[in-house]
Amino acid sequence: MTTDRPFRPRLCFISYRHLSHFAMTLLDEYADRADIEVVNGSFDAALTFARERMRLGTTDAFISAGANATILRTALRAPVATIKLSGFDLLLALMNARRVSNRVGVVMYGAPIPELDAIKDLLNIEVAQYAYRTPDEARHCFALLARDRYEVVVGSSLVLEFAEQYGMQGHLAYSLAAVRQGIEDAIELARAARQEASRYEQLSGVVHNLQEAVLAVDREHRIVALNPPMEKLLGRPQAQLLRQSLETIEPALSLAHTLETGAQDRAAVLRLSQRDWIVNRTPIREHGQIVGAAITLYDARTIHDADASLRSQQRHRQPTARHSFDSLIGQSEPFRRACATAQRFARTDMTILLSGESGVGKELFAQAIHNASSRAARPFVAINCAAFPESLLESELFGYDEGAFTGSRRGGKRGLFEAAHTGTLFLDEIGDMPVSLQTRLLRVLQEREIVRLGGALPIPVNVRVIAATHQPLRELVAGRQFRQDLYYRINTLHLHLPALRERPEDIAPLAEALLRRSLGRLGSSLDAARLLPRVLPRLAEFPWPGNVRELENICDRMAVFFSQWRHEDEIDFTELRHDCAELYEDAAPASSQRTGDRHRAREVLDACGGNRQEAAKRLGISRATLWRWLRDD
Ligand SMILES: Nc1ncnc2c1ncn2[C@@H]1O[C@H](COP(=O)(O)OP(=O)(O)OP(=O)(O)O)[C@@H](O)[C@H]1O
Repeated sequence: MTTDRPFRPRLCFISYRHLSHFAMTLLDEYADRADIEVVNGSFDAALTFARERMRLGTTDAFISAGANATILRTALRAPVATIKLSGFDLLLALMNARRVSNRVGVVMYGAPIPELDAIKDLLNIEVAQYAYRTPDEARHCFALLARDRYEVVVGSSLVLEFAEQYGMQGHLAYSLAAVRQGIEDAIELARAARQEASRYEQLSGVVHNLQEAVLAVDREHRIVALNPPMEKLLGRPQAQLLRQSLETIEPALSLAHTLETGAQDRAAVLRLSQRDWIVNRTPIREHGQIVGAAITLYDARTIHDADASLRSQQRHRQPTARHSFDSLIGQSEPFRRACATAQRFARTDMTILLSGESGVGKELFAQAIHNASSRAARPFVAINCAAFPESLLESELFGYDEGAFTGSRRGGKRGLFEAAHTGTLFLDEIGDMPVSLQTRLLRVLQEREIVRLGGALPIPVNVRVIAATHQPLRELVAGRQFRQDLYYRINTLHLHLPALRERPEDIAPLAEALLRRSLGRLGSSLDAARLLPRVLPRLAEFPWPGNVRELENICDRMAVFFSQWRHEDEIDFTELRHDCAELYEDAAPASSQRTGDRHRAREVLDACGGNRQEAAKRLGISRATLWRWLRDD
């Protein structure tokens, strides 16, 4: 462990002989606490000497009185402790002077002392009071005192020098106690300055090592600090830049507005030296007053990189596409054709429209396309447009800025377009998207940028959209429920997925795979391939309005039914009609399909006690489809 040595202030006492003599008598008393250098000198000589001390860095604080103190204070950026004249000291000096004569001259630096009138009456003496600011003025005071035959003078140590020259007796107005207090003040000032300096050193060390270019100006817009990256950007060494007007050095970085208004300016974009910079401007205040301003420039490429890595970290928390073309089951000709087309589409980066009845596998195809595309390693984000009311869908898709509406989250929220940046956004049930949002979507597809709700800045997004619909979009366009321009935009590559009843050859392989999966989940060792032939005729006859999702649902129920038995041979298949009743009902005539859907939906919903999620599951349709079936009432 290292321990810092206690700070030992280096003080410099500058005055004339008489006061310096006082200081000399105190050196021993302070030997343990400070190094005190005592110097004779005043006015210009004192200042020259002090400047030299500052240049050498050998002094932490100065101590002086009267004129010297004022001069040092104004000219130096160093702590200066002033030895103060107290009323009591003045009284003592006058009492001593009275022993010589009751006509006393008082010569002080600066302004006359008002209390002197009261003191002189108290002591019953005659006082001629003069104030000086320069040695010449002091000399003139003495000329007047000599003319008026004054023999004794009270004043500073300079005054005592003059008194000697004019043959008068001088009495120092400062006491030893005042000098001691001056030294104590200087020790305190040196300590405070040292702390300040070490804080400044730490801070400037930080600024110096920042990658960002930083520059500060004073109230007059002159450069007072900058770090190496800023030096590099401005193409000149620090020495040539300090104290210069920023306006003349680089008007593009001007802080005039910040100094004038005190307003912060964040994330402005600036082109300088053939690069894009993100610029922050901020005022510097001291005790509420603007004393300067600072500008920070971030290289836009760094921000881009950070943005990319942030987005890629967030990607791990996002839903990704699990399915690929290899995991799709089907061997029918229509299915194989659909797969081949989808694989072709995957090689492009264009918007794709997938159409087909509910449950045919549109989302599955969207995932497979994404995974076969160049965006495979990027996010795949899916949203069902029918599942949200309009306002919520809007904020889900485009996100919102903080304060966009009552209750909006602090810091705002990024929407799915941002979440899907560099990847794929799957917009399911696009036909259910409200027309106002269709307009916004079209703009995003054209401009490739989004604006969050309540936000002003456009955010560039690189997203491939795959839209899906079970509705005939062309009819919706004719009925003005879907924007024609958006329809053409998303319909560039169109893939229609055939219903399950149009590809009956797929029923067996799908049913076998789905049944095997369900049995496996239940921990049953029954062989799906051996069970299937007994139910396949029923499956093959069924019209599958809910397509593969409905088949999946029936396979789940069959698996629960079969798993009561340990061996395939023990199973009583006739009982299956209770668990999978729909397979044993007569098919509804095609003409009354919609009415049939509605009735089935109602019945199942009633059977599930109004639980829509459960009803949708039993029917093998999505909740959005259930809602649609019921709505068609
Ligand atoms: N060819 C297939 N192979 C394996 N599983 C499939 C296949 N097609 C569909 N499925 C399964 O059927 C279910 C429904 O598929 P998906 O959600 O992709 O249909 P969809 O057309 O998007 O439905 P909706 O229009 O109701 O949203 C999913 O569980 C999916 O895994």
